[in-house]
Amino acid sequence: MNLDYLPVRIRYRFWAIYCVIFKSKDHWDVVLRQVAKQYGPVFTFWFGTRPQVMITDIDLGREAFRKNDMAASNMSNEKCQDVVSTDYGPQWEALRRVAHSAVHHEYFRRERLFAETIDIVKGKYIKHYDDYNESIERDFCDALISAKNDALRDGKESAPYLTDTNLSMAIFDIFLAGTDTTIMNFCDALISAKNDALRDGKESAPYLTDTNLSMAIFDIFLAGTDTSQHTFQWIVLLMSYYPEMQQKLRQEIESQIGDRMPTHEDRNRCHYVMAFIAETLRFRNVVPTGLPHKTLVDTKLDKYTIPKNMSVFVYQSIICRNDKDWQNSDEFKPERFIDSEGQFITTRPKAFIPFGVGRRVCLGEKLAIADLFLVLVRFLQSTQDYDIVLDSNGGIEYNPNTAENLGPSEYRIKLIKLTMIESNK
Ligand code: HEM
Repeated sequence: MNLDYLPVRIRYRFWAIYCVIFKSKDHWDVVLRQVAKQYGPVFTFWFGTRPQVMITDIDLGREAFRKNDMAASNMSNEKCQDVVSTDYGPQWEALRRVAHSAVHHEYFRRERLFAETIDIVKGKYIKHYDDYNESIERDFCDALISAKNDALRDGKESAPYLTDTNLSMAIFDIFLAGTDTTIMNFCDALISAKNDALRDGKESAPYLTDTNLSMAIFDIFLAGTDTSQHTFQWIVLLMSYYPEMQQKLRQEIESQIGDRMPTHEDRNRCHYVMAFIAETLRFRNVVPTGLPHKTLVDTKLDKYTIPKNMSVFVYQSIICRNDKDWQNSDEFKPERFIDSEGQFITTRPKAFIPFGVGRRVCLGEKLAIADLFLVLVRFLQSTQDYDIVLDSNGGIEYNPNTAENLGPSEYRIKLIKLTMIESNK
């Protein structure tokens, strides 16, 4: 392997971390997997001038972040004051609690918000698509570009979000363009949590300053939008890449939900949809290394001693995709999350950690899964007369040409009306 490396700043778009990548034609995740094979389950990796400990084994990861969770529960950037970056302690606890309550509050609004969002997409794009494509199938991107041009012409705030890369982007971009109300709701929930804490003289009250609360809002969007958006890009790519799975998704939705709006409850009856989402999170993890934690004290891990103040990563994508913990780990197989009764396995396998491990585990997990479910179901319902077909040959790998994008390489899909497929047979 070429060890001639180059310090660059990898921008997880918002989550800026400093990193070193090898000069390699492969994505850095592929390179780090090779490094892990060579150096074993715990190794030190230099990001620029800073040593970082990488853990690539689930038992050691759990030992580090669960058993020693107090020791490894700091985040490594001590300069910021938000939930994600605040060191472990009473301020983090207070912020995490109010952010969690805002996210929980948002969860109950989601069904309507997403149903409406997808219906806007349906109304605008599918209608447009039908109007202009009576005889031949056309690229869905045409509809997208035309909608983008409308938005640009009318000077709409949403215009910058209407990128023309693919449909999945569009769905989430429209969601983003509609976030004013979501931000207001989060703000309201946070302010009322602060007022409650002040009124009740809670210990957390002094930490709930306006600056800290606005940082918490920032976190909820920073940590919650790119991650969900990229995961949805993978979902659309994978169901286009595996048409037989798309059919299974459609059949289940038709038999269990039909045309009505999906609800959170429906997750209990759509076992294949849930398995498909879980397998996407396992197979193409959008936060491959997890976030950097920092040891508060010298910490013993297996035969290693990790010194105080060392950055520690649990390398999620290696743990979610290795042949020790998963059968044929490189195969995309939603069935691995379905039991012999055909039910979605709700007890998660120990190496399924797309949302992290331990005390600092993702606080938006429940919301993220709920969102992915609602958007996927409504999207498939909205396109029930079509087949979603891949219109590019990029494969299903991480985009090797960019360090920052943990989504797939750019791809194109098109919607083909089922009647056309039938008549072409
Ligand atoms: C598919 C979607 C998502 C994925 C894969 C994901 C993944 C992660 C991961 C791996 C972490 C780091 C855990 C650790 O340090 O061990 C994290 C932290 C976090 N996530 Fe998520 N996340 C997603 C969606 C969301 C959403 C929707 C929200 C909020 C609405 C959110 C808010 C947060 C916050 C605030 C943290 C920091 C928690 C703390 O430090 O206490 N995430 N997420």
